[in-house]
Order: sequence, then structure tokens, then C-alpha cells
Amino acid sequence: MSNPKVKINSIVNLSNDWYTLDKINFDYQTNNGTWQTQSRESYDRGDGAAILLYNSIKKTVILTKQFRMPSYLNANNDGMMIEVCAGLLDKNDPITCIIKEAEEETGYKISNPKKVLELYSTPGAVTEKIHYFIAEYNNDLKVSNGGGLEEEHEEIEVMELPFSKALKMISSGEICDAKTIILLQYAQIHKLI
Ligand SMILES: Nc1nc2c(ncn2[C@@H]2O[C@H](COP(=O)(O)OP(=O)(O)O[C@H]3O[C@H](CO)[C@@H](O)[C@H](O)[C@@H]3O)[C@@H](O)[C@H]2O)c(=O)[nH]1
Ligand SMILES: [Mg+2]
Repeated sequence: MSNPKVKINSIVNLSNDWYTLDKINFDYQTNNGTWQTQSRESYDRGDGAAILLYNSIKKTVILTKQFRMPSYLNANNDGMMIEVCAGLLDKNDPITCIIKEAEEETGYKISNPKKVLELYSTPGAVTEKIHYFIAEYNNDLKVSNGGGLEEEHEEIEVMELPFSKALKMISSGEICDAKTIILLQYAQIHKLI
């Protein structure tokens, strides 16, 4: 943090249950040189990692389906979301995290994920940066059924879909998660599949 136009006055914690929500009071110098006092809320759940598993021979991708409460509260009728495999870093580095998440959620034990992007998803409200990866999968890498961790109450359906169908599901609105669309379009732009 080294912006001379920003002076943080106070950080007040509003919620500190599973993750933390803070209210930050700060002075911001506008372009005409005057200083304004502002406040913003910021939700910190750490950073995350996401991966598109694809098979360039079968022309398929692996996606997951699970219930997402915040989406349910905002117009997602049954709350189910189709997403690329993803997880929070917790204390791991992004590569260790995504290898672990891929096995837990999809059952594929990948070894060489390739990092392609690092993006803020909601920079006005959430601190989280997501590290984006891609990796080829095949039947030899399948070590379990995936599905997520029971102790974390995860119930994740693993979906293997033709890439062409996944792209159509973006147009139809069946796939409406940003990280998933970013990775599917990355694969399309770079002709991975
Ligand atoms: N009790 C409780 N448990 C929680 C809460 N939030 C998360 N958890 C638990 O923590 C687990 C986190 O699972 P991960 O697979 O590590 O994370 P994710 O939720 O899939 O996160 C991914 O997707 C998010 C949404 O797109 C991304 O924001 C995130 O970066 C990551 O990519 C959840 O399954 C759930 O068990 C909470 O508020 N309360
Ligand atoms: Mg997850």
C-alpha cells in the first residue's frame, strides 16, 4: 500500500465470524488536490484459485455443480451453480491449493497446472484475488469420484461436458459464474480444445 493520495484513518471490524468484514475510514485526495473523507466496507475471505480441466482429444471439460447461498439470495432460482473447480487458498500457495481442490472436488489428480491469469473479481467490495489455472485431464488421472469434503458439508456434482455444449450454456444463461466463463472463453480464444 503506497498511494500518497490515500490516508487510512481507521479500520473498524463489523463482523468476524467465518471471514472478516471491515469498515475503513480514509482520506482520498481528488484530482483537483482537495482531500475528501470516505468510508468503504471490505469483505476479506482470503484469495482463491480456479482451474479449467480440459481434454483436447475428447473435446470435453470438467465442471462442478453445487448450491451457492449468496446466488440463491439474488435471483438464482434453485441456488445451484455450474462452476469450474475452485477453492480458497487457506494457507497454501495457489498451485498446492488447486492440485488439492481438483482432487477433492473432481477426483482428478493433476500434477502440472498452468497459471494463466490472476484477477480481482469484485474489487469494490471483496479483497479476494483469484489465481486462474488450466490443465489437461484424462481417465488415467482419475483417482476418486470427487464430490468435495463431507466435513465441510460440500456436495459437489462432477460434470463432464462437451466444450461446445459448455459454450452454449454461457449463451443460454445456464452457466453464469464469472470465473467459469473467463476460463471457458480463455480456452476458446487460445484454441485449447
Ligand atoms: N460454516 C461456514 N462455512 C463456510 C462459509 N464459507 C465457506 N465455508 C466452507 O468453506 C468451504 C470452502 O470451499 P472451497 O472449495 O475452498 O471454496 P469455494 O467456496 O469453492 O470458493 C471458490 O469459489 C468462490 C466463489 O466463486 C470464490 O470466491 C473462491 O475464490 C473460490 O474460487 C465451503 O465448502 C464451506 O464448507 C461460511 O460462511 N460458514
Ligand atoms: Mg470449491
